[in-house]
Amino acid sequence: MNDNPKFAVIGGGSWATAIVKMLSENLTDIAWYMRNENAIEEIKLNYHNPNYLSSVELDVEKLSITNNVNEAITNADYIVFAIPSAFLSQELESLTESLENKVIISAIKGIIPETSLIVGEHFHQTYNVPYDNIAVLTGPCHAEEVALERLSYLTIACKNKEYAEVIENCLGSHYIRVKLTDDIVGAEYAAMLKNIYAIACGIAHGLGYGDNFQALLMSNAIREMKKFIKKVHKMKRNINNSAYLGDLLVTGYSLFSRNRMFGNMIGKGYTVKSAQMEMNMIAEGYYATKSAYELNKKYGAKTPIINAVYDILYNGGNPKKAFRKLTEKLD
Ligand SMILES: NC(=O)c1ccc[n+]([C@@H]2O[C@H](COP(=O)([O-])OP(=O)(O)OC[C@H]3O[C@@H](n4cnc5c(N)ncnc54)[C@H](O)[C@@H]3O)[C@@H](O)[C@H]2O)c1
Ligand SMILES: O=P(O)(O)OC[C@H](O)CO
Repeated sequence: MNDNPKFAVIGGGSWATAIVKMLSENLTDIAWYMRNENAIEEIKLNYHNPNYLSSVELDVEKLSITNNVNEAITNADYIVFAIPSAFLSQELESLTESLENKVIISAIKGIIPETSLIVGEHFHQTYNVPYDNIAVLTGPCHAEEVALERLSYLTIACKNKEYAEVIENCLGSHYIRVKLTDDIVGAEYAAMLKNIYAIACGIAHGLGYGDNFQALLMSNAIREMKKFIKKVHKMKRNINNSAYLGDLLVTGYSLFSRNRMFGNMIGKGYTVKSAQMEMNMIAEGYYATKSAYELNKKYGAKTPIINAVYDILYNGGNPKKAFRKLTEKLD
């Protein structure tokens, strides 16, 4: 499996397109599933994804693009999933190929809304994938900066070192460095939670809070994240590593961040529906907020930021009032 690894990428959005670009630096034969037939035709003709990261020139010779998920998966040893979590179950309804002997790489930074499971758990429970065959692709990395070949560090979380190294070698390049960890659970929870905190940063910005408050919010967010993850899966981890703090910072501060953008609109007075309609992209944190809030009823971590965002997005809470209340709880 590891001499000439066969990769498939599932998804047609920005992150899937960026991952295909990264893999194309090292591999000559990559299967790529996306549901949109017009986009497939366009890529084959013009070498660009018309809808996402359209500036990237794709090495079409190396790609087998299909809108049949089984066809993409059948010969692959390593399958990278880069579909927003809210659509994963629906997108895999037509899946008949077994995933049991494949290495599943979740590039999804979210939680399955129907079950509140992180993606690795979902593949384990629903498709019988052993935990040893599950990897998480995370780290502070926006698709848009991959497109620009700006130096970025990814983290691969995987229990199996051999698989992790294969993935590292296939993704690494002059602009991508890859770090390894075995914290598959913590890495996934961090990736999901930071999106909620980025929405909070966006709301704060939209409401007119400045850089001083934003820094305070981030400082509270990383401590809140630490408490939450510790309740869910206690192990020795350094929360300041790039897969946790780094990812939180890029999503909270970057103008490329979908979640921050979404929060900013909410702070400015958009309704959830109108903010979602305004964006051509998905803000994962919207779904994560509900799941994290519900999950935390069981874990009981102190999460004032998640609670405030939940109140605004799901209870129709007034952002101004919710943030005024939140400011009393931060330090
Ligand atoms: N974009 C990034 O920089 C980045 C980086 C790291 C991780 N991720 C993660 O990758 C995953 C994919 O995000 P993205 O940024 O590529 O998304 P995106 O917003 O760029 O693209 C949206 C994707 O969702 C699909 N989609 C939209 N509506 C759908 C529907 N009703 N049914 C099925 N599919 C639908 C689109 O086809 C497209 O593939 C997310 O979990 C995200 O957190 C993204
Ligand atoms: O940073 P955002 O809000 O675009 O989220 C997308 C990814 O999760 C980035 O890590």
